[in-house]
Amino acid sequence: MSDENTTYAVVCRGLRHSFGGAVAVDDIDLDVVEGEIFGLLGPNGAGKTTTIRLITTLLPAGPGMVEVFGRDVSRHRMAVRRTIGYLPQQLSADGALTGRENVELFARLFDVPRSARRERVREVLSSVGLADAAERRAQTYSGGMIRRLELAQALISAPRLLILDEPTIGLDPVARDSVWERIQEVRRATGMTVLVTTHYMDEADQYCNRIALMHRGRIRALGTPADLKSDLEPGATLEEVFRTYTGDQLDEPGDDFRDARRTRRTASRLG
Ligand SMILES: Nc1ncnc2c1ncn2[C@@H]1O[C@H](COP(=O)(O)OP(=O)(O)OP(=O)(O)O)[C@@H](O)[C@H]1O
Repeated sequence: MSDENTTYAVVCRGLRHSFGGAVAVDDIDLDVVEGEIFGLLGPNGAGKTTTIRLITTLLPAGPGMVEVFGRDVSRHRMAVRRTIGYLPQQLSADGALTGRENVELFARLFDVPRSARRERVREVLSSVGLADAAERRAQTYSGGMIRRLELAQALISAPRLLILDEPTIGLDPVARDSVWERIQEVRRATGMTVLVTTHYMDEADQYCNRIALMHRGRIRALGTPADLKSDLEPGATLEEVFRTYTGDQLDEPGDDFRDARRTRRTASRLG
């Protein structure tokens, strides 16, 4: 997918990160092309979130190089941050505030000019399908609505690169689709690049232009879902590709303690 006219949203070379003695990201090379939806897949503990934190500058740069739209993250931290919208795994909406107030808070945080704030907040709430629910407290929202509200928060600064860490974890299939439809609509309208981690193979297959399979800190396979499947064997599923490269059982979301804890943390903070 690369030629001399390709513009890259993200370029990583030799990226590494350790927590104490434990290597979480181990010599990663990664290119995300401007305008694509790029999926980072892998079992729990593969190193996806750590990679994302290095790209967003939330973790200090260590060995290796990361560029976002051509800027080295270690030398241009604030400039890089201004180009990124980030939807973390952790809950970022406040249940006691209305949807509009939640997004306004982010508009102030991201220095959206006062004169443009009201209109911009209205626009992003509408783009995620929450115009009618804007005056309701977030604690009355369903899980899918909360995720779309958090998406609105991440979109308030009109980012060129949207980074989503498991945006649909714990949601039912209908809510998952509605989150993805909104992501796709905004991407179509703005041309923004999307870097997403997910456990859901069906989502990666359906929505990502290219994916990287990560396992134990390394990238084991990279390509379009169609190429990865056909390279394995005719008729292969992405789940089979995943198992082949990671040698692991696929961790289904919702059936381990960490996922359960995450989902419950969301519920208790809002309730
Ligand atoms: N703050 C931290 N301190 C120590 N170890 C950490 C820390 N964050 C992550 N790790 C370890 O680094 C490794 C990679 O974790 P990371 O969260 O990046 O994986 P992941 O692929 O995002 O997993 P998940 O899907 O469960 O979020 C794991 O072994 C994890 O236990």
